[in-house]
Amino acid sequence: MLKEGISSGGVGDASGRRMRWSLLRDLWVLAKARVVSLLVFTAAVGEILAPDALVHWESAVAGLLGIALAGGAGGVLNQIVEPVLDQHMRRTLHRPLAEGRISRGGAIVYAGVLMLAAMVILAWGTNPLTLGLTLVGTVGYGVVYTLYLKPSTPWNIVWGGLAGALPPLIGWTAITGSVSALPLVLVLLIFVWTPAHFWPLAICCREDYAQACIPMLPVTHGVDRTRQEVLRYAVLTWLVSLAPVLLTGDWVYGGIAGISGAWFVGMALRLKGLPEGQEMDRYARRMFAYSISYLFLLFTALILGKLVMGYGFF
Ligand code: HEM
Ligand SMILES: CC(C)=CCC/C(C)=C/CC/C(C)=C/COP(=O)(O)OP(=O)(O)O
Repeated sequence: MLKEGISSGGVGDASGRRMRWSLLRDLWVLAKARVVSLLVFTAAVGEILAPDALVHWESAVAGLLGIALAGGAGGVLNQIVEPVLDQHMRRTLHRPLAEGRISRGGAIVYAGVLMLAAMVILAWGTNPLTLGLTLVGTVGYGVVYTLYLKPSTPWNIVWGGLAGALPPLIGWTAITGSVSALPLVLVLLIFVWTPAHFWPLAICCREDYAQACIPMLPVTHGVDRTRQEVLRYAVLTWLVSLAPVLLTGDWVYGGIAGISGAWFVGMALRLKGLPEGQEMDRYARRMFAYSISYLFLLFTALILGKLVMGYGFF
């Protein structure tokens, strides 16, 4: 099913190794492993913030493995649905399914194996709530967002973002088996961050999205309205990012969130003020890149804050 990958007897060792590496790279890309790494990190922070994480270390490890595998399955499902769309976008045209290096059947098997492994590990090492939430995340992204929301509404990512926002809660439930205010605030934080993360990139790719008939906001409502929305969501993210301080009294986190969020809002303001053209596109790409570092920084600050302040959970 996989069109290449295993060297045959006639092929030399070096070329066999190259083919194996290239297959591994394709499987990595297919699972959107770089995106999944941030999902797993936010889940790990959810776990670390939960009471007694160290005591329940088996659940913690199972939770992270499960989210990594299920997140990967979501990425594969997304690309199984969209090979033709991926062929029409400069950013995605070299993906393994779009270029036919991996067949649709092979990708379906791969997604199935990842999902099954995730479910087994979560069922064994965590609890039904964690398993259920992870399932909602994968189906929410791989099916609801990809198949229904993305091709039908410019607000696709506002709702699709909910799936990607779940990991901190999943991390928390893996340890505690229950829901609490702090992880819910973190879900809300990623939920409101997602539009300001993605729409700057959508501004850069607007022509590709238009050609592929995907109704992303810059295509349906124009660049100015999109920049306005990016600013609104950046401000909202900044405000929500300060909410954990009310629950934890963690001023270390609060300081970092205050400064990095102000920077995010500043970038959104600058983006809004630039005339349309190459400079605006370049700046939008910078804001997209910063959005990723920003979320990473916020979640690192939460761990740092807990280490310094303790919250009395340890
Ligand atoms: C529906 C919600 C989301 C949409 C539409 C979206 C969209 C995107 C897109 C289009 C890319 C570029 C990917 C590429 O060029 O291959 C990207 C990159 C990325 N996204 Fe998101 N994203 C969403 C949610 C999230 C969430 C929830 C996280 C993590 C918490 C996340 C983390 C990342 C990371 C780390 C990258 C960089 C990947 C790399 O360097 O290759 N995204 N996102
Ligand atoms: C809890 C859990 C397991 C959740 C999984 C959720 C998940 C994998 C979210 C990723 C979000 C993402 C990469 C969107 C890309 O948008 P796109 O598909 O429109 O981008 P593309 O054009 O690059 O394909």
